[in-house]
Amino acid sequence: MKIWEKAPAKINLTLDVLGKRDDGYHEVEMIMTMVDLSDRILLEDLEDDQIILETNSGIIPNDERNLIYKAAHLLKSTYQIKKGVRVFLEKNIPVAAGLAGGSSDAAATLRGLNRLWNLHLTSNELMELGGKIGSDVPFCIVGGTALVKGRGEKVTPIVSPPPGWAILAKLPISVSTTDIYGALNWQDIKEHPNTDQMIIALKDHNFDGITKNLFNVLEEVTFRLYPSVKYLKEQIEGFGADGVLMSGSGPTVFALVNKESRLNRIYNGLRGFCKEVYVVRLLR
Ligand SMILES: C[C@@](CO)(OP(=O)(O)O)[C@H](O)COP(=O)(O)OP(=O)(O)OC[C@H]1O[C@@H](n2ccc(N)nc2=O)[C@H](O)[C@@H]1O
Ligand SMILES: Nc1ncnc2c1ncn2[C@@H]1O[C@H](COP(=O)(O)OP(=O)(O)O)[C@@H](O)[C@H]1O
Repeated sequence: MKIWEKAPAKINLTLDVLGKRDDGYHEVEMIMTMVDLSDRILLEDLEDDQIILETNSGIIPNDERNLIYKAAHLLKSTYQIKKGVRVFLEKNIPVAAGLAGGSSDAAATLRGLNRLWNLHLTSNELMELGGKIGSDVPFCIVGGTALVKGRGEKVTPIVSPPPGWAILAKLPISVSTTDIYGALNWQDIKEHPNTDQMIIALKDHNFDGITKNLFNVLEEVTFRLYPSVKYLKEQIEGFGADGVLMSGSGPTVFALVNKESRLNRIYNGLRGFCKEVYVVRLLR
């Protein structure tokens, strides 16, 4: 049997850090939503009891370091599954970009193998397994739009943004999430997002309220280490985007737009100095 699973990218509408935990991770509070820029994962039964991973990406590992491999291996070892799987990953999401591409691949693998192997695991069970692979995986299991807390494991679905687009711009630099959290001193954070206001704006389908409340406390750190990302954000604001924010630990910066007539102007302006630009729909 063959199964295709879609693994969409996420963007952060808010990202707050509330403290540092005893396990070394940070206590976060963030609102994440999915966008229509997706990897595609093909899962096929394999006679031999092994995990074979192939990908069209030349820059990510296809061995046990890949989050897809980790997801399949974790499922097999937790439930003593003696079956094998052949996985093909069509990589479309930029890597190490703050878009959770790897986490979404891992989540899609868990969802897909749950079907392929008839495991009947609930979303909660898949989320619990996902949390062992990475902090963003539990959200990627459910997708949509959610308030995410803890290290990333407490996921509460909320209302999705009204129909619209995100223009994603990624400079040719890779940002390590570990480095950005490592350079953050959470006690020095001067301004925090108003998460409650963002939730109200989402409930009210209030696009202006959403754009006004976009805020990410990691911007300050990433902008300090990579000033070109700050410059990129300023440029996009200058093109007349409604709201602009860095996603996750960066370096991807996105603009939210709800009028089709504005898309071309911002896209064309950006293409002048940023090669990797994507115009994508917000997913519901
Ligand atoms: C910043 C965010 C926002 O969505 O995403 P990205 O920018 O990576 O997409 C997440 O918090 C990242 O999640 P994820 O990329 O899954 O992180 P993990 O692999 O679990 O952790 C990588 C490293 O980041 C740090 N980390 C991660 C999550 C967290 N709540 N606190 C942390 O301090 C830890 O140092 C950890 O070793
Ligand atoms: N399936 C995968 N897709 C992307 N990156 C992966 C994958 N598996 C492992 N990685 C590794 O995870 C790191 C971060 O990947 P990614 O999820 O794209 O970034 P981010 O967390 O910033 O969104 C990269 O260094 C990459 O080599």
